Amino acid sequence: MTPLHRTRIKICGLTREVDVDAAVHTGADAVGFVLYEKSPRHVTAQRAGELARRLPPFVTPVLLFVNAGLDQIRTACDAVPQALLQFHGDETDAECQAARRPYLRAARIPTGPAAAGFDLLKYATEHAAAQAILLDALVDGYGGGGQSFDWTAFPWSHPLLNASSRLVLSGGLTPANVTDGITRVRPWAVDVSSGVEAAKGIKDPDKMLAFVAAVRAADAQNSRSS
Ligand SMILES: O=C(O)c1ccccc1NCC(=O)[C@H](O)[C@H](O)COP(=O)(O)O
Repeated sequence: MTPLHRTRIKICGLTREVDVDAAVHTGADAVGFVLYEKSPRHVTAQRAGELARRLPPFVTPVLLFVNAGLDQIRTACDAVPQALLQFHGDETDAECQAARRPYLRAARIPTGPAAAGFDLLKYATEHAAAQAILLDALVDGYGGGGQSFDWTAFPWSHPLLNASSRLVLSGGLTPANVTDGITRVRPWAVDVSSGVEAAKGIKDPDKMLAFVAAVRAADAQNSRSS
């Protein structure tokens, strides 16, 4: 029997208790808190701590940084001791490793035909210390832009990309397109923010439910066809 791959789900940009509870209820594996002050979804380290304390076991809080200093990162890690980190700015590999925590490294891929010019294999090699590469679209404001990159631009079956469960697909995912994204890319996990929102930083429980259902549908469909 072919085992069913369960694509993990991260819902990012939470700012409210009610949204954290709804994300957990719908089956999210991870929830993201944006500690980037210029983001409309920004939360302080203290607020991230309050929200993360609501999480049950086996749901991972992710702390997202853009070009933050080590002191800021350490303060946030103290507030959310069980966190996985996500570096979404221009951080060097050494800066990502300095906090000595497991982390996701965002690759910001140009939209449209320019995606083909992004050397993803090189990027994955350079960031081998990251637990996973989070594939996002290059947008103004670093992330959370609700835009997708061209999913056909990369050789997803290349061993460097698919061998070690190291890809998180994000950027403009919605309940309507996530099944197609998973089927093309076969990532370990997907990450969504704008596509399940009512407004920036305000999640819509029905959209979260529909997103999770679409991920499960993709997994069922792909296990039948593999
Ligand atoms: O959410 C933000 O405002 C944000 C700001 C700066 C860097 C990253 C940010 N968010 C990252 C994410 O929410 C996701 O990891 C990813 O970008 C997907 O977002 P979306 O396209 O909105 O689903």
